[in-house]
Amino acid sequence: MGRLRRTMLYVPGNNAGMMADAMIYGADSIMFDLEDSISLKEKDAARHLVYQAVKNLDFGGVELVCRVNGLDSPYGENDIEAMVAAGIHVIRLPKTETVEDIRAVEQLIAKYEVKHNIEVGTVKMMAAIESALGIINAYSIATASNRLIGIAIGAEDYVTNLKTTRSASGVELLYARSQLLNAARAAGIAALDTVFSDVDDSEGFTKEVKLIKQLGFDGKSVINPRQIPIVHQVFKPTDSEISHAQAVIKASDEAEIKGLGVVSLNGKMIDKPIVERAQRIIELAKASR
Ligand SMILES: CC(=O)SCCNC(=O)CCNC(=O)[C@H](O)C(C)(C)COP(=O)(O)OP(=O)(O)OC[C@H]1O[C@@H](n2cnc3c(N)ncnc32)[C@H](O)[C@@H]1OP(=O)(O)O
Ligand SMILES: O=C([O-])CC(=O)C(=O)O
Ligand SMILES: [Mg+2]
Repeated sequence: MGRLRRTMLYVPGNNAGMMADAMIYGADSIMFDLEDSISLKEKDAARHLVYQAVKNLDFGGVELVCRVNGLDSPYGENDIEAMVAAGIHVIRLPKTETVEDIRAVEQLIAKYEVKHNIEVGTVKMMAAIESALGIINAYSIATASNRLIGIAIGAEDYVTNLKTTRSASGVELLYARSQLLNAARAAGIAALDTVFSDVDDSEGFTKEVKLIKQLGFDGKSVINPRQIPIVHQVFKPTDSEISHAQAVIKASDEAEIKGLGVVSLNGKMIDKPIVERAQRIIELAKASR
């Protein structure tokens, strides 16, 4: 099982205090934002601040991501150079719509890896998909570069593009979430869900986390430290799921010794995909201790 990415904490790139403390909340990844949480006046100052933080602060090995500005803005290329030079782990491109968007960023990352004496291929990428066109192109985006570790949905921009709003049930996002998840799985990379903006509505947030876990997502972007333990709790396998998974693996090991492909456990059939799911539960339980 790869790295856990249950929670990716957005931290506005102009807030030195939040950046310095970001690690203490236990998110799986920290995502410094240079895009939509930063006003145009502050773009250059925020880039400098995030550069200093990534280069000089100790984040204890947590995955560090930076959401850069798009290449259709005057900031995107400078953001990419600064982040590559600082040693960021992952560059997240917002509002990705086509394969060409990914290729253009990838070329710049490679150019600046060479310039700053970093082995080409070191810096990974993520693509956020936030429009109808991006969702249609989800699979070609997900397979556009070997650097991609995942794709994410950005629902605030997406519902605006659809000319609707977000509802409690999330019905307006079902198509996009399913399409994005399927594209990520087909490409063999992570699928990350979007932010939930009402940080005081823990009940609504919990409901949304359960929904996206059931759809198959690996995790979700969060905007506030209070959201982190809720996601981790929902993703943590329960004691009964763990003991059932252990029983499945034991029954399957015994069947293997006897040369049987299919066995039954408490009247239910156990075969390969069921054993695979049980192994994933055990790995997730170990990883989320
Ligand atoms: C549509 C989009 O593009 S979303 C992505 C861009 N948006 C963002 O990055 C927003 C990130 N989140 C935030 O700025 C804030 O959480 C807000 C504005 C939503 C709420 O702020 P507050 O009401 O101050 O939050 P709250 O009272 O819960 O803060 C508690 C503590 O957590 C800290 N904190 C809050 N959010 C964050 C964060 N995202 N990262 C790190 N620390 C944070 C606060 O500084 C505060 O610390 P303190 O106790 O040491 O003073
Ligand atoms: O990445 C996210 O979930 C936040 C975002 O930009 C959006 O919703 O438009
Ligand atoms: Mg957005």
